[in-house]
Amino acid sequence: MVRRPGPRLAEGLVSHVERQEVDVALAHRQWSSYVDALTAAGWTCVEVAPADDCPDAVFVEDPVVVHRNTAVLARSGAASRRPETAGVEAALDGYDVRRIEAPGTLDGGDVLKIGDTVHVGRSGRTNDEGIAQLATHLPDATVVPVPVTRVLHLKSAVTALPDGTVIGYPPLVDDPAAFADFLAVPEESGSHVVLLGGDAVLMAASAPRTAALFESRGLRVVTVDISEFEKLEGCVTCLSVRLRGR
Ligand SMILES: CN(C)C(=N)NCCC[C@H](N)C(=O)O
Repeated sequence: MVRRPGPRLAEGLVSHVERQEVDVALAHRQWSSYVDALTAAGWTCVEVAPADDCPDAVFVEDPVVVHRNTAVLARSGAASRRPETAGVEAALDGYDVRRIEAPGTLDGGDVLKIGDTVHVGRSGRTNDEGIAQLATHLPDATVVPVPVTRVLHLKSAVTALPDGTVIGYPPLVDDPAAFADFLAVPEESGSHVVLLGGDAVLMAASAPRTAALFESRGLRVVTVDISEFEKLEGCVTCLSVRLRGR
């Protein structure tokens, strides 16, 4: 699932970085290249309705968490992001749709699934009540809360390789010991991969030393330039959500 950037993209939230000017036309081209990379890897991209009043709507990972047959509509800790769930819900045909309710807050960017273990960042966007509600909605999963204080979301700090190894840039990871297998990467944006299937991963072009590290471990690395989204604290994971085939 993807959502194209809207005209107000440059007004997107920033909380842990200095605001930089965003080139919206370039962002549109980068987004198209990102979608092309997913398509070239064999994925079908389902585009949800744009949400042009929501500057951050392109970060479609945040309004929903999908696990097996359940889709949990999130309730962001950032009020400006809450209207984003509407268009996303329309694309969840066939899922058992649940909701995080007030006072719970949760962003999908705080949810890292590795098999049936679901690590959830306790962050500025996700609170204990949101984590507890998520655990209720996913009874088959083991939900593990993880502290996140140095970056926006858990998946700003860590993601996982196809073999389940958790990767992260140590200065930004609160507790590397929270993960059974942790691999330090040399660049902040090297912490983020989208699993394309098999040994292939999609990552940002801004982390060439990490790409070389992954290749030395036998992974096939596909890179995309997402500089305009990185200025808004976005990364490769934020721009899509993996749905099951229908
Ligand atoms: C894993 N990450 C980082 C995400 N899933 N989302 C990024 C959202 C960025 C947006 N400007 C915001 O501040 O909400």
